[in-house]
Amino acid sequence: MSDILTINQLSVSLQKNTILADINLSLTSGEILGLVGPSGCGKTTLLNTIAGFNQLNSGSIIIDKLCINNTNPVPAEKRNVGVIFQDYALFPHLTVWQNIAFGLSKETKEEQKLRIEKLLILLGLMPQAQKFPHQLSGGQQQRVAIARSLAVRPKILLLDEPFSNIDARLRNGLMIELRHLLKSLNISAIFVTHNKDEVFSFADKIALMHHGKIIQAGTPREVFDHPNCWQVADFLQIGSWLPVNVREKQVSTVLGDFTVEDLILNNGEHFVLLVKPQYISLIPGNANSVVKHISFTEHGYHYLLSSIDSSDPLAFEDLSFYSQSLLSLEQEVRLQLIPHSYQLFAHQTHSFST
Ligand SMILES: Nc1ncnc2c1ncn2[C@@H]1O[C@H](COP(=O)(O)OP(=O)(O)OP(=O)(O)O)[C@@H](O)[C@H]1O
Repeated sequence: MSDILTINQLSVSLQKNTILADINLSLTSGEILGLVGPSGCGKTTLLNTIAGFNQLNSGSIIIDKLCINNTNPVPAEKRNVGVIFQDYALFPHLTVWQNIAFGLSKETKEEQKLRIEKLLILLGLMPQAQKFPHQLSGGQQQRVAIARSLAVRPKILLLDEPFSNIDARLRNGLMIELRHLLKSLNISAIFVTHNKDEVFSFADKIALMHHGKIIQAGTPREVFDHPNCWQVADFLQIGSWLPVNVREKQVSTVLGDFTVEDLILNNGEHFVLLVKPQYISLIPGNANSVVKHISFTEHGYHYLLSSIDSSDPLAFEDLSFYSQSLLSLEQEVRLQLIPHSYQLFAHQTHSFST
């Protein structure tokens, strides 16, 4: 399938600071990309640069064969890119119909009418056509913003935290609707989110940014199964971290030891083990862990546990574990690692916040 968007070695500086560096990314027709990363890593700047609200310093952006670079800085209105901001930016003095009609001035009145009616039906907004934005719920306003962006038939839709103002139950429904809509119209989209569940359920592809660079891009499955570094696994909360001691091929942890065949240790590098909750089990015997937090979820009880001996150099904290058994707060239990394909990562000392 041919690419609708190709970004090559893109760099962007704002007020002499490098905000984006060496960004490479591609999107096929109809593909939906979830862009995630810690606050300030450059997600909005990347969307703004694709949309044409920021100038690029070097590299290129190719949108459906239209090449944008330093020598050809195509203005925003000629890029065929739709943008939906977090606050929807609807015109308050225009009705739903007029908001959607806003960008359609080049078309005849009859063409406009047909197009708007089709979008109102697709988005379930027919009864609201003559209402003003302040008369609509958050979800309805978001639909109007979507309809208005789609009216001009964009090649790509950019969405900056599109669901963040909408309550969780409505959000799921809207996400599914929007995904169907984009797929049925074969429109590619990039959406920024801080919500990891959203990105895993809505995106065909995930790109994780850190300090102005994309550090991993792939399908949700690829990224979840094979995070390529500590930052990716930690940001997406793919599992918990267990300190390890590595001696040649032998790896020791508080929850058990194992061997690895192909670990290369660089000087001064520390490793931690990524432990997904399904690879821990409760067993009888001497306790090694204590329950520090309990919540109830659709997957059963969710526990956060710490090592009993916090002075142990391999002591751990906030180990995530699900069980159908009810444990009590401060209960001491024995956990063990279930053998699996162990994933060790060079360790950083601080973690991200989302
Ligand atoms: N117009 C500007 N001039 C100078 N620096 C800017 C400008 N806009 C953004 N920045 C800086 O660029 C960096 C990236 O900002 P950006 O808004 O793209 O991050 P983000 O990943 O979208 O963050 P968040 O998740 O908090 O929305 C930040 O350090 C920000 O301060």
